[in-house]
Amino acid sequence: MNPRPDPRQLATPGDGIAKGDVLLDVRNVSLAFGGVKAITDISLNVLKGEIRAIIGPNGAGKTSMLNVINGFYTPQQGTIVFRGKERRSMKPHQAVGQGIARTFQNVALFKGMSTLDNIMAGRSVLMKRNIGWQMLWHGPALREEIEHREKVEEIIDFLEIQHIRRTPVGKLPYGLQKRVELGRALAMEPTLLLLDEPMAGMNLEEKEDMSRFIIDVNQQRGTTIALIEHDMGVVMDLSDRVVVLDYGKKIADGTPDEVKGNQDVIDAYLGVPH
Ligand SMILES: Nc1ncnc2c1ncn2[C@@H]1O[C@H](COP(=O)(O)OP(=O)(O)OP(=O)(O)O)[C@@H](O)[C@H]1O
Repeated sequence: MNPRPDPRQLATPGDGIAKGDVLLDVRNVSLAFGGVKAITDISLNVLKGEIRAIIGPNGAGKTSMLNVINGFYTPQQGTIVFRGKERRSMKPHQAVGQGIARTFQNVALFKGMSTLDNIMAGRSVLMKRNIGWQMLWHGPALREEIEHREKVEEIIDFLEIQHIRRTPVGKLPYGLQKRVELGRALAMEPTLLLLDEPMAGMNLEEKEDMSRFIIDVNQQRGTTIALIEHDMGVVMDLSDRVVVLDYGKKIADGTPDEVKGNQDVIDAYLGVPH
């Protein structure tokens, strides 16, 4: 029998964009809800292969930005260029089809379903054959099912969650639920993975574990990551570059060290009026 491939050696499928080139380009995006300006004329990019953080005080527009990137919201102005294709509006399932997956601020899993089934559910967006095919259990559908199952098993190994594969996720501690949610996003084999507060509500040990998995996903699977996170220690340790939003505007963009020393950023976090 062939040994199972080492999941740590697996890479995200190639997309023709070289490491370090612009993968995602957000151009002059503005988004308002009625009179509330959530995002005002923000441009930022994410380079292939990097870990990019989006930070800022509460209400700065971070989650709105992720929602624009993955198609939940259509901005009133500006465009998004992903893998060289420009668009203003796109449905979330189309974003997944193009290689953008995300996790949510509050875990959004099927609580009564097992870890395995939740991750399979993430995989299902990539399944080509329809239910009729699956029921007929014809060769192509069977082969596809087996391939998907293998990918899911690799992810379960990768995230070290073998021991909870059959456990309904609602019964898991919060830190593990977050890890399963990461697994479900990975099952979509994203080129760009968006993580909305991956450490929220975690204790120190859980944060350390999650940080390690984020780095492993980036380095060993080659996945580009954009994340929102409030824990500054984590952000500064993990990220290659950080963009800072405040009241819907971009106030800084650079390496963790550059951003840390930026007076506008310090003022925003201290709540200095402007
Ligand atoms: N669906 C919505 N309807 C109306 N206003 C919204 C909606 N989503 C966001 N907003 C408003 O847009 C602004 C930016 O919100 P957003 O959630 O993007 O900020 P955030 O930086 O992610 O905040 P937090 O760190 O608290 O999650 C806020 O004033 C918020 O109240």
